[in-house]
Amino acid sequence: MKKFLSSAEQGQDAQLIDRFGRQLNYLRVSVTDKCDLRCSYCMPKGFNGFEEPENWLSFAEIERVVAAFGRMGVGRVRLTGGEPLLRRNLPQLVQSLASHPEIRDISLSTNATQLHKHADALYQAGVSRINVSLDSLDKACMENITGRDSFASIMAGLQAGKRAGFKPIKLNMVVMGGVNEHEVKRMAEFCFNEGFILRLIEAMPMGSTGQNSQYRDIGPIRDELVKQFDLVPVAEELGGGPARYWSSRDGQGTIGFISPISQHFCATCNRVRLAVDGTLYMCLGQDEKFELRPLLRAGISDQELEQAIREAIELKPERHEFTTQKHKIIRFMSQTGG
Ligand SMILES: Nc1nc2c(ncn2[C@@H]2O[C@H](COP(=O)(O)OP(=O)(O)OP(=O)(O)O)[C@@H](O)[C@H]2O)c(=O)[nH]1
Ligand SMILES: C[S@@+](CC[C@H](N)C(=O)[O-])C[C@H]1O[C@@H](n2cnc3c(N)ncnc32)[C@H](O)[C@@H]1O
Ligand code: SF4
Ligand code: SF4
Repeated sequence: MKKFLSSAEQGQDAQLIDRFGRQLNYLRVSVTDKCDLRCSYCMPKGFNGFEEPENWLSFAEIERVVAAFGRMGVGRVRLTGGEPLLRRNLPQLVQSLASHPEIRDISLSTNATQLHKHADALYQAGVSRINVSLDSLDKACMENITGRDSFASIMAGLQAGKRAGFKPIKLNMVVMGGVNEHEVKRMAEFCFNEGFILRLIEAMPMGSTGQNSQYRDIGPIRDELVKQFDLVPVAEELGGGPARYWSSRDGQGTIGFISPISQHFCATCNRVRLAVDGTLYMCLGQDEKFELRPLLRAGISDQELEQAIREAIELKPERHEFTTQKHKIIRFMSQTGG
């Protein structure tokens, strides 16, 4: 290992900056690779995640890694999965992360099927905002996409999320040709009425599922929505992610556009991902990774952990290559949490 100074010794210089000058301030933490749904673009039927519980990072191990990132300027943490609400006692983890003052934003990505049971506890523990996957308002279409009769439980989860106080609540819709693209306008109206922020996402070719995901360029869809809802671009930051936001001039609603394929945002990438087995993935669309679990279980010090993370960040690639087809990503999205 190269010799690094600890973050305390480095002061301001402790921040994590990669080889391309990008400052990292966002860590996505996957707390399980299991899920109760099988979204057609994400997780294949008959597959239930790779990792056995003994290979999962414990809450204490996750907290150590998050705290190390926090000392190096990473103040945003998003909990994800698989489906994060399948991980038992998640509010305990949230509470421990929230006790670190550097961690100023704790958010959650969920399919919301179990949210009605956990919304209040998660909010009380310190999750302030949530992003919920919802690809359709049609019960049969949702069953087709998610592989299960999931619509009613998701709706109940969304209402529980509202009551609990999460703000904002963003709805993530992966737009798929011939599947749900005709529902975009209806979904926008639903979100405007309910006070949710709609986000339209281009499907990425991750694993066999993502490769067959009926990708649609959301550019023309955005142009249509701009006319339909009289949208103007929003300058204000509405999270830490790659969405570009537009709001209706009357202030009634906001739509975010996430276009990793047609207009990628890698030049401003600010994040890495911690998988449930302790692997740090440097990029959603590349294979560079760094294994933290063996180091954590070998008893490394906090300073050595920071050094290891800095070495990992040196591996972060410039961008994905989803469109060049030079290299296919065989991981499913559920392994890294989106
Ligand atoms: N290519 C690429 N896509 C990303 C990246 N981050 C998020 N996405 C896509 O955006 C989707 C939505 O992400 P969310 O989990 O809702 O989080 P977010 O939009 O980054 O979060 P906030 O802006 O903080 O609310 C993901 O499922 C991915 O499809 C990224 O770094 N690279
Ligand atoms: C992997 S899920 C994990 C969290 C939670 N289960 C959920 O669905 O929100 C996180 C996000 O990844 C997105 N996603 C999954 N597969 C994708 C793909 N192939 N392309 C683009 N986004 C994808 C989902 O739409 C979801 O918003
Ligand atoms: S997108 Fe989320 S809910 Fe759907 S299969 Fe993937 S992990 Fe599960
Ligand atoms: S594809 Fe990789 S480099 Fe591009 S924004 Fe996503 S994680 Fe960052």
